Amino acid sequence: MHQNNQNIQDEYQKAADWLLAHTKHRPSMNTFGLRWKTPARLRADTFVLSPVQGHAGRLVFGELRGKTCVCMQGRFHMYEGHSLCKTTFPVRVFKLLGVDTLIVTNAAGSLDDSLRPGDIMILKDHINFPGLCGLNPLCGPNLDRFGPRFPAMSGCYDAGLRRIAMEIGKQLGVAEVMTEGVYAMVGGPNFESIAEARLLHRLGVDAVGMSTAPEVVVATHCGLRVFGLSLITNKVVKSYDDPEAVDHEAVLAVGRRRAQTLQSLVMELVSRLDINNNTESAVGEKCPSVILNLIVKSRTFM
Ligand SMILES: O=P(O)(O)O[C@H]1O[C@H](CO)[C@@H](O)[C@H]1O
Ligand code: HPA
Repeated sequence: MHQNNQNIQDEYQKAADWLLAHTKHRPSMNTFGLRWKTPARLRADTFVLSPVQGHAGRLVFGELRGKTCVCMQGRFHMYEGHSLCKTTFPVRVFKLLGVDTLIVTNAAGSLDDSLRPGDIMILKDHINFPGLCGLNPLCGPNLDRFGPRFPAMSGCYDAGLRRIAMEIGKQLGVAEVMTEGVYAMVGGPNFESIAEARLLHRLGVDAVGMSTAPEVVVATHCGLRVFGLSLITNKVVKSYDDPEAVDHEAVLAVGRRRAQTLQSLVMELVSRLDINNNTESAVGEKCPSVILNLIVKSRTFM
């Protein structure tokens, strides 16, 4: 095996072992308004260091509606200068912890005029622009332990979970602000020029952001079931006559406004997940029942 391959596999394993060792004794707490039973908050500085304003950069273990979850508040972005290996590092660690399902959320700008700020777009598919250009976390020697060299990406957003989410939306009375669509990842950190926005729109993109695709690619590669949603935080300007310009503060403000709805939606989805509790983790220890990974941002769930 390639030496670097062995090194990186050791890093995933070390992180997973460390986390398992540190989640056994959990102080009682309640975080981001979600109801956690016997949770422990871990300041996992070793790999949750996202300095983006509005991201808490925390990893939280706890029980959510009877399912044990590990929740990542914040993420690494490529535009921060992180390698794609680092951006997606937590996903493989969670896999080693015994995680079965990845719920990934993001903030995104809408290209489709019917999507307004505050709307929720369930990801049906994505266009991974950096990936199409060779900036793909799976580049390099394949780690066979996790998955195949050439993984399929069709169907990477689980159809069953998408259907359940739409049903939950109806129950919560928010169906009219929910839709399915195609997310595109661009490199960022600048927002799109008008010509770029028009290009994305023509290509069939409904919403655009600067994250998510690498995590989803790695999760799909290692066999995780994936559910994704975008909170539409702004319209992407497509007209030279439109004086509006997006800014990060506005993005955060919409996140705060929709926090409660997203929280209810995710919690209900978690409660309906059919996961085999008490799965054995890949490191041979009993996981605290099932671990579900939510990649969420504090700005959304605070
Ligand atoms: O994709 P997330 O991390 O939700 O954040 C989105 O919001 C930030 C821009 O305001 C960018 O990081 C973009 O990707
Ligand atoms: O308009 C946007 N473009 C790219 N990323 C984003 N993240 C939130 N809004 C946007």
